[in-house]
Amino acid sequence: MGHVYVFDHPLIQHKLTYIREKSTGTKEFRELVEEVSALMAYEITREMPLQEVTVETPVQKAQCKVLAGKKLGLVPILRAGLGMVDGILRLIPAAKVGHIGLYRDPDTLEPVQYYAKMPSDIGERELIVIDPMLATGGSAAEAIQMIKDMGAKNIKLMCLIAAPEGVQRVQQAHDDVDIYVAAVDEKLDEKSYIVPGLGDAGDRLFGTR
Ligand SMILES: O=P(O)(O)OC[C@H]1O[C@H](OP(=O)(O)OP(=O)(O)O)[C@H](O)[C@@H]1O
Ligand SMILES: O=c1cc[nH]c(=O)[nH]1
Ligand SMILES: [Mg+2]
Repeated sequence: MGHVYVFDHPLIQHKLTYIREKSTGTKEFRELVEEVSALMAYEITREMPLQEVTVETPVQKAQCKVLAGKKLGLVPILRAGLGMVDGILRLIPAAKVGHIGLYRDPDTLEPVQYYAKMPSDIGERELIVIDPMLATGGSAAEAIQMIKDMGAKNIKLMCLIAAPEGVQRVQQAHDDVDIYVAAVDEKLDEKSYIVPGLGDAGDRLFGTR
C-alpha cells in the first residue's frame, strides 16, 4: 500500500488558506499555486540521494555533496496540473515534463483522455504526477495507468488537496504510488467536488469560470 504524506509546513498551510478563499482572484491564485508547488517540491525532494564530490574553493579542496543524478520527470494532468509546473521547475530546472490530457466527464465523472506525450526515457525517470485536486481519484488513477502503460516504473503523485475517496481509489489502483498533499479534506459533495476544497482548480487558474 502506498503512503499518504501531508505537508504541514506553516508556509504551505498559510498559502493554501488564501488559495481556498473564494475572493482570491486569478493572478494571486496562480501565484500562490506556483509558490505552494515549489514548497511541496522542496519537501518531496528531501530524500533525494546525494554523492560526494571534491571542489576547490578559493581556500582549499573541500569534500562536498551534489545530487546523485537521479533523473526526474514532472507529469502535469491538463489543464489544472499546468499551474504547478513552473513552481517546481524553479527548484528542479532540469526536470523533463510530460503531459497527460484528461478531463472529468461532468455526468459520468469518469476521466476522458485527450492527450499524452512523455519523455522517451520515461522508464528511467522518477516521475511526479501533479494535479491540484484529487477528488474521486478517477483522473489521477487513469493518468498513472497511462504512464505505466508507456513504461513508467517509479511514480509519485503530488496534489494540493485530496478527498479521502480519491486517496482510497489511487491506493487501491496503484499500491506502489506514494501520495503527497497539502491537505486531506472532509468529503466530496453531490457533484463530487471536494468539500471544503477550493472550487474548480482549472477554472480558477485560467479564469474560465
Ligand atoms: O479526482 P477526479 O474526480 O477525477 O477529479 C479531479 C480532476 O478534476 C479536475 O480537472 P478537470 O476535469 O476539471 O479538468 P481541467 O483541469 O481541464 O479543469 C482536477 O484538476 C483533476 O484533474
Ligand atoms: O473539487 C474539485 C473536484 C474536481 N475538480 C476540481 O477542480 N475541484
Ligand atoms: Mg476543471
